[in-house]
Amino acid sequence: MIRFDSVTMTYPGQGRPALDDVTVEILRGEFVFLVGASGSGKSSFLRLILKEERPSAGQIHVLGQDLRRISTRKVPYFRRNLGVVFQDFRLLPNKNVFDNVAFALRVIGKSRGFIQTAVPETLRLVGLDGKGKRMPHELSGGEQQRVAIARAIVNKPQILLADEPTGNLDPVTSAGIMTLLERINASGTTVVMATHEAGIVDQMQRRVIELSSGELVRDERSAGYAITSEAVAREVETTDAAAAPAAAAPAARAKAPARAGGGRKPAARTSAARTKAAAPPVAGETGEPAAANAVATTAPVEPVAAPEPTSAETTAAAAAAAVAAARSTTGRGTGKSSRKKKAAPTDAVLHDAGEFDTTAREVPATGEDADAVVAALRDEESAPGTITSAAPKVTREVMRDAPPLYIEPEATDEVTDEAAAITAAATAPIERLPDDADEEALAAASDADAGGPPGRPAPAATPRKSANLTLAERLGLRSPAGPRPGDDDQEVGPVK
Ligand SMILES: Nc1ncnc2c1ncn2[C@@H]1O[C@H](COP(=O)(O)OP(=O)(O)OP(=O)(O)O)[C@@H](O)[C@H]1O
Repeated sequence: MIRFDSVTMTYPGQGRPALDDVTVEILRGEFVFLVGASGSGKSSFLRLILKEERPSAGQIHVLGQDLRRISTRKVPYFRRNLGVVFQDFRLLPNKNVFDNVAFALRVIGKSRGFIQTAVPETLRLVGLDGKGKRMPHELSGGEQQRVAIARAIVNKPQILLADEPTGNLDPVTSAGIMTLLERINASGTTVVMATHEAGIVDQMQRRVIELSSGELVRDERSAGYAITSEAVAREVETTDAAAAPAAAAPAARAKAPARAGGGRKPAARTSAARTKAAAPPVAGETGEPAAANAVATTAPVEPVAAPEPTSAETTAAAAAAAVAAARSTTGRGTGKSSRKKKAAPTDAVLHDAGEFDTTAREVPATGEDADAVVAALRDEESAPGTITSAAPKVTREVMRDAPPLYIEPEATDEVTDEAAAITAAATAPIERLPDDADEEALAAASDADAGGPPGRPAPAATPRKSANLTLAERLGLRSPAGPRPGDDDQEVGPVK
């Protein structure tokens, strides 16, 4: 579904790559948390999937397509398979809730009838039934994010990318958003979410991909947030306390000499075996095609198998408690600077250190037990590693009772004149951008490398200026030809 093969990406004018030789595969239906310190490359990873940036080296496949082969002109069509949610919501302030969601459909030419059905269904799904006429400034932050999520999913994307979607929200509201994302994932949409929220990641126990200075240093199924370098540092401290001071030094200090010596960071080295064990093999490593790997290794996220909880509210309450606990125990709010204070070791690290407790305590499941969750997580701080139970999942009952996530298009999905005009304006042919030529030449060169007919040699990659994309472009609704009149006015952050 999403595959990075040895991807390195350096922004123009930057000496250090934002992503450094990243190889990873994300399978259909997975829910993946992307974690790492500020500047570790999470947003860059998402931007590469969206083809907002392109790699300096390596290959990216999304939905079976080699992104190098998608010309700039066709990017909007490619992006229609991807929903995107941002930390700052990016709603259109002068349009009501209904129109904000309908925007994503109108601009691609959906009929009025389709929109009249699809938008209310989606608003119901995200918990905004009856709020279609509200303006964004009349909504809470959480409600605004729900509108943004509705806009992202109303066009039935196969992949939902979320860049810190709870970053501006309080814990309870964040938990509600996570419940919603979990439901969306349970319906089959692959979700990739960059986050700093340790509480959420620890609570949900999904696949975690961790980046550190652009390198992939951890890839674990059913994992928590713990920053690997810190977990490793703690492991070293607990298992080798009497060793040389350098061994117990924080990983941040240990990094420098390791890198200076040309090796990988200690964290990366320690996590390598874990990554191999936990992550699905990548096609290039096994010599088998990706699809075969997907069949053989998909251990998809179990969308609706729930051990104990009985309602979506349960998930929300428990996750809220987890977020609150994480924030309170680390003494932080939503700010990023102190997030690394929570340094619960990963299960793998604990296992390696002989501390893994297989008789894990169960996290309480009912909403009333939220305090107990907080208490349990506080215990976790003093007795790390003893909580390993899976996060409450959305149950079959919840899914059964929930309104349908997606609705089928009308049999006659006519394009009205109005919609056609919007579409024409949004996707009209644009001037050929210089880098189109680069992309095609690179693809031709790749053919030649693969033993195909000899192609033109690829020109030296010229640094490309990062574009300021408009909202419509980022949503995949317009060609990235630069802002059009009025677009800039529509790109806003939270209105509260
Ligand atoms: N447009 C840009 N031009 C130049 N450098 C950039 C650009 N965007 C990001 N970078 C750099 O690339 C690196 C990775 O940034 P990125 O935004 O991907 O990190 P992140 O993990 O998402 O950080 P955060 O959690 O703070 O959002 C950082 O060193 C950052 O300074």
